[in-house]
Amino acid sequence: MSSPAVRPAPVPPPADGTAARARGLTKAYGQGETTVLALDAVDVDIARGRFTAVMGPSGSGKSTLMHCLAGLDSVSAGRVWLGDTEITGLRERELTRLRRDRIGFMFQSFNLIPTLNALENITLPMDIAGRKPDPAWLEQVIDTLGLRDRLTHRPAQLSGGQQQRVACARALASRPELIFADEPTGNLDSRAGLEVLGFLREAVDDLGQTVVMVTHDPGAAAHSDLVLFLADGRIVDEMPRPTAEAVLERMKRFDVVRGQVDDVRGRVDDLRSRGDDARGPADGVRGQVAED
Ligand SMILES: Nc1ncnc2c1ncn2[C@@H]1O[C@H](COP(=O)(O)OP(=O)(O)OP(=O)(O)O)[C@@H](O)[C@H]1O
Repeated sequence: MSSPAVRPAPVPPPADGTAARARGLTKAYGQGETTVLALDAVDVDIARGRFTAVMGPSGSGKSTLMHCLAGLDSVSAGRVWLGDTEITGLRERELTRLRRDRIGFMFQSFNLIPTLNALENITLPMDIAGRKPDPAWLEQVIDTLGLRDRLTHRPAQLSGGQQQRVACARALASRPELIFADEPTGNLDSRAGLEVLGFLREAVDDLGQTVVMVTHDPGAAAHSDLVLFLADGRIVDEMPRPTAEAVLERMKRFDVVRGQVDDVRGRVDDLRSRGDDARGPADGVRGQVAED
């Protein structure tokens, strides 16, 4: 995504409380020697009325964090709250209702129903829940997303950007407490991606929504109010009022560290394969990396 078109995010007003919170959030996949610690005792507060981006190297735990905060995945240890409701320990049926009533989702693949038109897709979650959308809110969402003249179109009659705008409207329709967006621009060209990011920004600034977005794209993260950086299942840094350049620079540091770790591993393997005592020299190399 090209960074010049990104308008710098305005300085946000004071946050009105916490939309979601986790303490000691730990998630392990597998058992025994094959266990992968995807999240390692994460503490996080998601500010209400703000746009938070989650970044980090591949495999750092971004999707797992989102899934655990949204009650899509169980946790191994720790506690998670949506607003004042603790979701850890809720039964599956209660979680389903909570997700349906209080959370909106956007995914990389827009997940629209091909046989329904745009309006039917937008209201589908509420129809399933047997709830009527607030008409004034729905009109506002449709106009904010510029979908007024596309409501009778089916997904196949819409561009990728328009389909993601429909998915965005669907996520907003029930006026959820929190919207989780997982790589929402991943399938879009840069112009359509910028447009969708602009709408998410407006959803926060003009409609008072709360958005958490997982992304690999520094340009996308620059639309947020705060970037959380994950590495090896931990939040290792955060950046308020990010720019694409600053996020890119921060991400490059992960590559440098990863390169050094790979280098150490390679040298240890090399020493082992030669039958040397790897501990001495390898410890020296590890020390260098730790000091860097
Ligand atoms: N269902 C699963 N079973 C086993 N391991 C998993 C599972 N889901 C995720 N993991 C592992 O947990 C770690 C974190 O994965 P996660 O998908 O959260 O990372 P990510 O930062 O979102 O990665 P990416 O940027 O590549 O999408 C990785 O090591 C991954 O292999």
